[in-house]
Amino acid sequence: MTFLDIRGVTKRYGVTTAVDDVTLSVAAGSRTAVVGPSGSGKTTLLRLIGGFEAPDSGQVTLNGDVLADGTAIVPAHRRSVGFVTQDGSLFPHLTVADNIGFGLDKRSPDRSQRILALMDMVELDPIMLNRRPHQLSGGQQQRVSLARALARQPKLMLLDEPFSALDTGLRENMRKAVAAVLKKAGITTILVTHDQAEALSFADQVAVMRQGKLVQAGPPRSLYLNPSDRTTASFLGDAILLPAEIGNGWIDCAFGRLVANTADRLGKAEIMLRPEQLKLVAVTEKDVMTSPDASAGYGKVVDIEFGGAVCTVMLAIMGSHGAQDGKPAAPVQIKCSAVNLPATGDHVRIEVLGEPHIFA
Ligand SMILES: Nc1ncnc2c1ncn2[C@@H]1O[C@H](COP(=O)(O)OP(=O)(O)OP(=O)(O)O)[C@@H](O)[C@H]1O
Repeated sequence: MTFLDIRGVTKRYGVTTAVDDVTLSVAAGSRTAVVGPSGSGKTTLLRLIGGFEAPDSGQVTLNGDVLADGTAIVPAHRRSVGFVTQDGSLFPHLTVADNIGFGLDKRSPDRSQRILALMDMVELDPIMLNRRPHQLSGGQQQRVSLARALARQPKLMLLDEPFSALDTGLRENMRKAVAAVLKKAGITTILVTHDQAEALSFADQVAVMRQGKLVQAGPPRSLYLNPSDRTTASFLGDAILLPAEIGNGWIDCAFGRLVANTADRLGKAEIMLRPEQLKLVAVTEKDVMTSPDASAGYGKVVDIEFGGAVCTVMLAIMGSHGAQDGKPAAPVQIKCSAVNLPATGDHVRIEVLGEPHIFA
């Protein structure tokens, strides 16, 4: 069921269209990640949802309540929406307890209990109750910020790059912890990030923005494997893009003839494979020359860049597969693990797992 409905929302700043006719539905209790390069309009979209900006046109509806209809908006403090930013935006002169309890009624008899329960929820040790923000680590500050946002019992939580100031290990832990807290509380969440791995692992729905427009939205797996265009493909992870000839049930490309559900696509097209779909099998040069399997793809390793977990192999394609206009296929760069890494000069057979994605 749609909980948050964004319809044709546009926001301009002078000549810049920061958000351009964006339409997006968010299901109740789900997690959406908005990704895109710097300046693509992610934060502006979040601020429009939060009520910190008014759209020039379009509607924002939350749980059936119209929050924005063109420039007429319900102000931020009257929306049941929590907001956590990159720096946490804590009040530096207030203690952890007062930061968390900021939105709670000061006269409420269970105020202290509520603050302790919120600290427990975000796994903050109660000994930090009377500390001030500068006496906390970055991760602890983000937990306080999250607890403060949760204190208002929001229906919707907006997270604007909340993990980006944290170092890699802590960042991953915080992401998991925050996702778990919000899931347990059943709070619909929108996360803005420019980290595609973070988006893919955090969300049920990923929305990709570019130049103010929403270019694609869907479950992480389908966006990763079936991106709408090559820019999105490369943005969401390493992508191998190849020219191909499509036939009925097969695809001819530099990696040989692949069996695939080509539906009604025929003729020339561009295809995409993820590096983990490829397996390089060691063969001899003689194997390549005498192979009875004309559909197999072969390559010769011309360069290796060792990178530990992720190594780069440059392959010269052998045979006529992937030839374009009489020219042999261009060398292909493949990312693979250090296990069974071939050496420069080795010959390999290229095996493809799963199906390639064919761009429309
Ligand atoms: N208050 C403002 N006044 C003028 N222009 C603005 C304002 N806020 C944003 N913009 C412009 O709108 C565009 C979108 O900005 P926005 O901050 O939404 O992008 P973003 O995707 O969140 O970028 P980043 O990842 O760098 O934070 C940019 O061109 C930005 O310069």
